[in-house]
Amino acid sequence: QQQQHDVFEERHLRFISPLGKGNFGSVELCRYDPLGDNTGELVAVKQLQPNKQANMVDFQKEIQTISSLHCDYIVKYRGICYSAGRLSMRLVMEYLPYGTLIGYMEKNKRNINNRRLLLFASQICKGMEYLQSLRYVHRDLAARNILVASDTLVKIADFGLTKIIPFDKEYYRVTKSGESPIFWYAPESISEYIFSHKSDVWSFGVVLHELFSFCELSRNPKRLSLQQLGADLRGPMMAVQLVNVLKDNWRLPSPPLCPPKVYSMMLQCWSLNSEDRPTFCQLQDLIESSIQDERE
Ligand SMILES: CC(C)(Nc1nc(-c2c[nH]c3ncc(Cl)cc23)ncc1F)C(=O)NCC(F)(F)F
Repeated sequence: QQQQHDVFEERHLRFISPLGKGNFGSVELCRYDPLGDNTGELVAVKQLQPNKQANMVDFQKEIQTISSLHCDYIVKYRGICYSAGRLSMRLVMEYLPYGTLIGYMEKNKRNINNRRLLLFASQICKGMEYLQSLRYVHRDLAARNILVASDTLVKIADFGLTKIIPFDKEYYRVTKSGESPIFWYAPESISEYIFSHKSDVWSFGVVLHELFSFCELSRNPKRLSLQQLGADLRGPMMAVQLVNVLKDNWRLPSPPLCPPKVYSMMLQCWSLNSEDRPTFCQLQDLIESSIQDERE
C-alpha cells in the first residue's frame, strides 16, 4: 500500500557528522531544525552513495519497507527528504544515540551480564517475529546492523537487503549475490541463494554468538570461520569450502563462559536442514527460560 510520507525540507536539515556506511548507502547525523534555534530533533539520514544511483529502485523499496514497519524493536522511520538539486531522495530515521551494538559492546562489555545479553537477544527475536509476521526476510541480520537505543533496548536496522516472500512460496531466491556476508548466511543461502525465515533464524544464531562474544573482533564469525578454512581462499572457492565444513558439521565454537543452554540454542539455529531450525517464537521461549536460569 502507498505510504503517506512525512516530508522533511532539505533547507532545515542541518548536517552534523557522518555515522557510517551500509549497503550501497551512507548515513549522517543531522538536526532537523525548522525554527533555526537548535531545538530541532536529531535524525539519522540515509542517502545513496553518489556513484550508486543505479540502486535507486532498491533504495525506494528500502524506504517502502522501513516506512511500513511499526515495532519497538525496529529502528523508526521518520520520513523522506527530497533533494531538489541531486534529483534524489533521502531516508530520515530516528537517531539512536548509543550507536551500533558492536561499538556499545566494546565500550561496556565489562558491566554487561548474561541477563542483559539475553534481554537484547529477546528484543532482536521479537523484532524478527514481527518482520516474519509481515512475510519479510531481513537477509542481513548481524550485530553490525543492530542499534542500541538505551542500556536496556536494542533495535534492528538496515533494511537494504530485506525482501518480501511471495505469497505462494516459503522462500525468496535472489539472482545476484552482491557483497554477501556469507559468514552469517545459512548453507542454502550460500549455495542456492535461497532466503527464508529459516535462513534469518540461522543468522540470528550467529548474532547470539556475537552477543555472547561481546562482539569481540578476535571472536568475529568471519575470523573464526576463516581460521577453520585454513588457506586464505578467495571468492567462490571460500563459499564452497564454508558449505563443505558446515556439511562436515563444523560450527562456530562456544564463546568462553557462554551458558551451555545458550550455545545449544545457537546449534539449533545452525541445523543443516532448515526444517530442523526453531521458529523465532520457539526461540523466544528458549530465551525466556535461559533468563529464568540466570535469575536463580
Ligand atoms: C550504515 C550505518 C549508518 N552504520 C552506522 N550507524 C550508526 C548509527 C548510530 N545511531 C544511529 N541511529 C540511527 C541509524 Cl539508522 C544509524 C545509527 N552508527 C555507526 C554506523 F556505522 C547503519 O545504518 N548501520 C546499520 C545500523 F547500524 F543502523 F543497523
